[in-house]
Amino acid sequence: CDFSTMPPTRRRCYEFLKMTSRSFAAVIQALEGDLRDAVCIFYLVLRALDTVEDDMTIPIDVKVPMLKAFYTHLRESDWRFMESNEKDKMVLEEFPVIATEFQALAPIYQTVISDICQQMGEGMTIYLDQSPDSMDDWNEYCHYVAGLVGIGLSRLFSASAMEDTVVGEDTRLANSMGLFLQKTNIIRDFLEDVLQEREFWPKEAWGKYGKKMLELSRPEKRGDAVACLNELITNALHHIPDVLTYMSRLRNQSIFNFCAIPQVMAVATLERCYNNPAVFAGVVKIRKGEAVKMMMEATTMDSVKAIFSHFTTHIKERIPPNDPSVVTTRAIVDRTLTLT
Ligand SMILES: O=C(O)CO[C@@H](C(=O)O)[C@@H](OCCCCCc1ccc2ccccc2c1)C(=O)NCCCCCc1ccc2ccccc2c1
Ligand SMILES: [Mg+2]
Ligand SMILES: [Mg+2]
Repeated sequence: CDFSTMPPTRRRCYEFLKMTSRSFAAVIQALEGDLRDAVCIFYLVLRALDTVEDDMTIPIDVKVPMLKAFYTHLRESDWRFMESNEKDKMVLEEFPVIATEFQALAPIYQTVISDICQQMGEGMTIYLDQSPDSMDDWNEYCHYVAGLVGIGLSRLFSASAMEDTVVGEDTRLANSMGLFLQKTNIIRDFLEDVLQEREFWPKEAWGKYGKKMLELSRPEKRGDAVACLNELITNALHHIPDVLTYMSRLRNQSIFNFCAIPQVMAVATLERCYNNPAVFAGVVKIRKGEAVKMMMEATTMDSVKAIFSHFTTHIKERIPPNDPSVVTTRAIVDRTLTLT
């Protein structure tokens, strides 16, 4: 995009995008037409909302009304929040810049972004003082923080007429796009989150092995921890059929790349984490070279299927015969291999 002719507030928004997201900045900037600005602002608005959610120094009686009312600040010109201690606090301190660019978007884009922001803020308040208990709670939390992003993005794609209306209407598939990414993040970030006393793993999974999620990080619990890890990875793998169906409907190349790259990074991350005790000792990241190679390749449905098949096969080869989830893991892996 040509930054020299851009209004200063829009240029500042792209600076925020690059500063707050290594993984999404490049694929968002590669989007075509008026979708690029709409998705950039959509990202910054939700990153600002998530920065409030994540900031544990904001008292809960301040945070709840703030999350519920957040969408109303999109239509103000002077709202900002200066008391955040989060890494991305700049998007809250300079929120008027984001609100100005939000108000310059086409009305249909504003409606989608405001609607998703309102639903996400409301949903986040449910889980501020409680962790997901059941697997259904886990799906609900991930729906609020990521499923809604997929649903909103899909509505933006259809509204831009760059994709068919079915993309924006099929909320189940759009929701799965978000759940696959968010569940992968939650699985990967076990140690980082639990050390900040944030329990995003569902208690239905870890409660079999201890009273607190943190117990899974104890060396003597390594076997139980890996069994729990494999159970959650198996659960996340169940979103793959919906992810593949969703992507097979896309027709615009820049939108396909934008959607495919985070998904192939996620399946590669799940494969690296599967049956891997290193998850409990630090953050398991895929190697930069491997990531770049996949980003270059993930541009057609056939190559995306080949990447999913590659990593699913690697998981299948490593299923421990006595793992508690072995039957379910084998079933979803075999089903995925028939689809790819
Ligand atoms: O604080 C952090 O650094 C990580 O925060 C995580 C957390 O707090 O759980 C967590 O925060 C979630 C709440 C804010 C979501 C912000 C977001 C992310 C990506 C976007 C991409 C395009 C447009 C808008 C977007 C909005 C987080 O960032 N998780 C990463 C996965 C989120 C996936 C969102 C998503 C969903 C469906 C998609 C479909 C297609 C392409 C990209 C997609 C991206
Ligand atoms: Mg966050
Ligand atoms: Mg968060």
